[in-house]
Amino acid sequence: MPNIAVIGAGVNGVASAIKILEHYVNDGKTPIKVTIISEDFTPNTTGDGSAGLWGPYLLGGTSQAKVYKWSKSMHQFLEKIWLSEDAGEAGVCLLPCIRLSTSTVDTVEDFWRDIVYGAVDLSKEQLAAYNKGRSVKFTSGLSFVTYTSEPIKLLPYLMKRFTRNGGVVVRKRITDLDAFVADSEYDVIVNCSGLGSKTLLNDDQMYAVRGQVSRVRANWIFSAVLDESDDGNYIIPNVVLGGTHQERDYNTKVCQNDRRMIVDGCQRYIPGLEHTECLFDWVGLRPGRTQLRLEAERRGRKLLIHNYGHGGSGVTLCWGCADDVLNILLAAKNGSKL
Ligand SMILES: Cc1cc2nc3c(=O)[nH]c(=O)nc-3n(C[C@H](O)[C@H](O)[C@H](O)COP(=O)(O)OP(=O)(O)OC[C@H]3O[C@@H](n4cnc5c(N)ncnc54)[C@H](O)[C@@H]3O)c2cc1C
Ligand SMILES: O=C(O)C(=O)CO
Repeated sequence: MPNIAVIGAGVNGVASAIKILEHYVNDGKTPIKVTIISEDFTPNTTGDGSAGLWGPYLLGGTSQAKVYKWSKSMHQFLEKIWLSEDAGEAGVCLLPCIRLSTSTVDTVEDFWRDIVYGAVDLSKEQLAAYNKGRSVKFTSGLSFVTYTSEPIKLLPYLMKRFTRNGGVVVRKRITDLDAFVADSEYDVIVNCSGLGSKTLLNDDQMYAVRGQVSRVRANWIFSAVLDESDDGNYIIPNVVLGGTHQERDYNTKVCQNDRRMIVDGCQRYIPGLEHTECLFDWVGLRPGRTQLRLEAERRGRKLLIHNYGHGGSGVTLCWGCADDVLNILLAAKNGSKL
């Protein structure tokens, strides 16, 4: 019966660990052993400062078909939690959302419009309202209803589910992945180290996408607005004002110029934000990559599964990517390679 380790306790590591623990049935008798090994845990992972809005974002060249599959699985998972008694604890909220685009090539990235509820294109008049005073005009907008699942609540909820089902947790930094795979007691290692994979694997396709946000007290805002253009701002209950996405910028300190851009930019959409109290500013380094890496490699008789590079969509994709981590594991088992 395989002994499985998941490196990383961000949304992707925890989702993958839960999927395996709950769905990898060995002989049906002996419970499987799954261990999350991580240097940091919530509230110190990349997702913890984000609003956790559902929506594919900053995914490089990752195939749309895969993003559709993975993000749909997460939307269905959030719907299940929303309709359960756990929504409050898990930080899941259903809210209206408007996404705006200045692209002259295509409309809002809406290959996923049938996943969300009630997607409708904004009319010319509605777009005009958002274009008032703008030099670069929005060319399209999509209005729909979707979920937020704030990792600062989702992660503790999922970690509790993991440990309650017998999952093991070890706080440790892996410095040499090859040695860890070769010498550790684990038969399967799932690498969900996010940006950590850049050093762990010397992966030069990985790069930080710096994100700074400001969190304000505005309990009268119940809907999200996102400007998808390059220096686009967003307002996401409750309430995160965004937001920068500076590629290859590893500065984790709050920058006052960025703060100005964020606050002034968001006030253009909702002028009432001028009267809100700023609670704190936060910076996170998104695990950017030319494309998300979800694949396996054999290391002798062991299996190493990679699941990292989720850019600005780790919360949106984590449950669907965990499905494929499990599928890889089951295929290896059925091929009796484990
Ligand atoms: C400002 C901002 C806003 C965002 N908003 C959203 C949003 O609304 N919706 C959305 O879907 N996404 C959003 N994101 C993106 C999302 O936060 C990330 O894609 C996601 O958190 C990545 O999760 P992960 O588990 O892959 O990596 P991480 O959360 O980075 O976790 C990696 C884990 O691996 C561990 N680790 C790394 N290296 C090692 C090592 N060598 N040894 C042991 N452990 C190691 C770390 O300690 C950590 O626990 C946002 C990001 C930012 C910065
Ligand atoms: O800032 C990000 O990465 C987002 O996904 C905002 O929704």
